[in-house]
Amino acid sequence: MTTSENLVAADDRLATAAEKAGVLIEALPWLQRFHGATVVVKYGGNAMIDDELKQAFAQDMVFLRMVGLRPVVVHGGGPQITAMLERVGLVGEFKGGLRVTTPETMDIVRMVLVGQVSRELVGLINSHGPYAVGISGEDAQLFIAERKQATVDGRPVDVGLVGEVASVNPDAVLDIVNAGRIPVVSTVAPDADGVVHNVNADTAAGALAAALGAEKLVVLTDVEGLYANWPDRSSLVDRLRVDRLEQLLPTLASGMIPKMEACVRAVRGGVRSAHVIDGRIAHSVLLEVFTSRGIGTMVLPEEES
Ligand SMILES: Nc1ncnc2c1ncn2[C@@H]1O[C@H](COP(=O)(O)OP(=O)(O)O)[C@@H](O)[C@H]1O
Ligand SMILES: CC(=O)N[C@@H](CCC(=O)OP(=O)(O)O)C(=O)O
Repeated sequence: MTTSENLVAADDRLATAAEKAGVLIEALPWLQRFHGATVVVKYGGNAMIDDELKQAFAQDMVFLRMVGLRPVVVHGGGPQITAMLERVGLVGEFKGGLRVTTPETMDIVRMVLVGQVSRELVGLINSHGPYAVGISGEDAQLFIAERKQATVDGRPVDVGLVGEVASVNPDAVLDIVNAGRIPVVSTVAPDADGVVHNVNADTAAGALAAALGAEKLVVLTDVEGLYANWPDRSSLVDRLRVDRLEQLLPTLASGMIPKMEACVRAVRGGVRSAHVIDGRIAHSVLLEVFTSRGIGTMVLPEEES
């Protein structure tokens, strides 16, 4: 290498170092602000299909933990449940964003969420150290479910063993978090009579975030965020207040209904912000938490008058 080539290479290294330092330093105010904060992250089935994305998600959870936040993961698994139902010759049907759940379907839901999806996520996180502990709504009375109906065209429709979260006892989750570990929550839950119900993972995440007094609820999905005028891609909502979101709820369709209801429940329950973000982007959680612009749709409390 000539002297001038050496100088150019050194300049390139300096520029790269400055860029990296810039990225790290942009995170400083957020690291300060969120130190010790609980962040509930809902990892959805549709953002969970790609192996690289799954690994990036596991890294993000460990990263949050290592920089002093308290991440709590609530996982979905809709597509994985549908795939297993097909394998055993059953059909998956949704009404108003909720799975029609017969007792037979319920067995598959429980098996896939607790025995397959949770195990995989726990394993991915634990490839970085002894952090993740799987827990379901059946453990230590974490959730008590209450039978829920779906809403289709403004009317209530029976969808079988589907549960709303009637109550949350977050003690077992807190035990795990206080031990420095990362709870990975599966959303099956008994009702008051012990009958296990299928709880939508968004619904459970919203209820848990409120019960934990979380700083943030972050919901990963397979679109950029909430579109005010779905499917018009130019109508992505950057941020909105919870009262405005409540007005929009009756106009929403399919999977966005439980997601946005969860954001309402969390924010109305005291969570400072709820976010729906694009889980198809690797490390989307880090981008949301540690960058100034954030990503996706942010739901904020009502403006104080
Ligand atoms: N207003 C809307 N904004 C964005 N997505 C919407 C809207 N209405 C319906 N959707 C649908 O909701 C889907 C996300 O919900 P869902 O499939 O249940 O996701 P996940 O598996 O991530 O929980 C999107 O892929 C989109 O098809
Ligand atoms: C009642 C209901 O719809 N339960 C969901 C539970 C899993 C889930 O919520 O998964 P995603 O987050 O991947 O959609 C289901 O059976 O698919």
